[in-house]
Amino acid sequence: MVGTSLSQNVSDGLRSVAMIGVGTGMMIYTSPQLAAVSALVVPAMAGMAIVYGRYVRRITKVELDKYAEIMKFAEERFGNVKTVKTFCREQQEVAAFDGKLDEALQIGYKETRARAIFFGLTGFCGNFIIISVLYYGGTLVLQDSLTIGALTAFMLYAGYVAISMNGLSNFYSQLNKGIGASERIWEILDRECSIPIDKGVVPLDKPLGEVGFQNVFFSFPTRPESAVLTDFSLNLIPGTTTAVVGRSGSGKTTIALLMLRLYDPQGGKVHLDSIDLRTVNPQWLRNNIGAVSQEPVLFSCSIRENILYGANPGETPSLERLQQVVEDANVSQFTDQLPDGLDTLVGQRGMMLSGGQKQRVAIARALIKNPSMLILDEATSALDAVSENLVQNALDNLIQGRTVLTIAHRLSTIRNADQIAVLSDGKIVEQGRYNELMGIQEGVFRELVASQAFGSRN
Ligand SMILES: Nc1ncnc2c1ncn2[C@@H]1O[C@H](COP(=O)(O)OP(=O)(O)OP(=O)(O)O)[C@@H](O)[C@H]1O
Repeated sequence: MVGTSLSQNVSDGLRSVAMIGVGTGMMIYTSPQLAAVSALVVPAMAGMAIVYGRYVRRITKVELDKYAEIMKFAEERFGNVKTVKTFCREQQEVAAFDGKLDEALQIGYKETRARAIFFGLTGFCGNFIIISVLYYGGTLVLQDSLTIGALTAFMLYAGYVAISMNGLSNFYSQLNKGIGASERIWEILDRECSIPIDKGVVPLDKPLGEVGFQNVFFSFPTRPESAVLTDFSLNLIPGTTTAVVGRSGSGKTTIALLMLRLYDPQGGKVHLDSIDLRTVNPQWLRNNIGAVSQEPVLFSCSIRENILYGANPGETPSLERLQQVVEDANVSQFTDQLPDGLDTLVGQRGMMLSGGQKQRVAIARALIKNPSMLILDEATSALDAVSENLVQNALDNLIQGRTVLTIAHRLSTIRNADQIAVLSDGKIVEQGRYNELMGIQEGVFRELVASQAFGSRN
């Protein structure tokens, strides 16, 4: 459809150019003086076309940006409709959406106004030429410098040229709208991915899982001025569990993001089995890490499909493996009660499951590929006491033999960790086993445990 209208526009434009060329040639041939009079209007029209073309390109970009903003707004509000209802914000949201639509409408009006002025002026120029030619041609006829037949023929050619000019203006307008719209697309296409997914070394063997952060400096690209990690160093020993604790916003999740190579640090380095992560193929790396995030996101499909989503691309886990993972993550405990079992649909973003059920599905999804490294970012945070115990027991078994990075607030989840690293001001300030850290008088960990925010959740 787009291709058809594009080719039609282009062929209309080319036809108009050809007709203008032929018509102008015939006008010059019939009466060079009258052709010279007609040409007087060309600079004015060219000037208008340039100004209008620039304006249309700019306003089309603004218009498309506004549409994108409206779509984003609608998607976010519809996606979080429960929150909107909980806060009784329906009317405000409708009003805000109306406001945005109105802004888009105003931009549309501006574009239409510019189009009307441009087409009005080009039409005026065309009529002005016809009147000028009639007047000057009439004078030439009276002076016997031109025959009535030649004037009539000239008028006919001028008419063809005027019609073609109108067609060309239309094409020009569409062309500039297209250029304005495509500028956005080129901008997006030209953006280079800072961490290309399919580049870098792919080691032949499965990683041992020795992860090291060496004097890492990191700030998010959107906030380069506020450093999250400053001179951060930590070693994750293969087959052991390291828990990172710290105040909210201290950068615990950021460590997981660096380990997954979703970002590269600005200073220092992160390495896996002595290989700098900057040189490693991100896809290979992520295929070897299972991750359960703070707020698990499920897709709108069945529980089974959500769990299998965690398998490495191109691999289909066996039914036994799936059943094993479902048992280990305690997913079967609630799917057995559901009429469709594992084939139960979870709804958009998993909204038809409870927080704890979603978390267990997310744990099963992380484990299905049998990764050698696990990142558990508050993996048990959404579970009630009973499910937390069940899942924690399952996790205790599943973490055997894997390098685990646990980001936790709850003492119950880190008491058995092989080492606990306390993050403060972007670096590790204390490190050791639970009892060792509790033994440090006025230590940060002790303070964290004692503090209400930390202690109250145990
Ligand atoms: N995508 C992002 N862009 C910019 N800043 C970010 C981004 N993500 C996190 N931050 C900021 O980085 C800092 C560290 O965030 P992080 O999520 O690592 O903290 P955290 O210790 O895991 O917190 P919590 O325990 O509350 O989950 C915070 O100040 C946060 O506001």
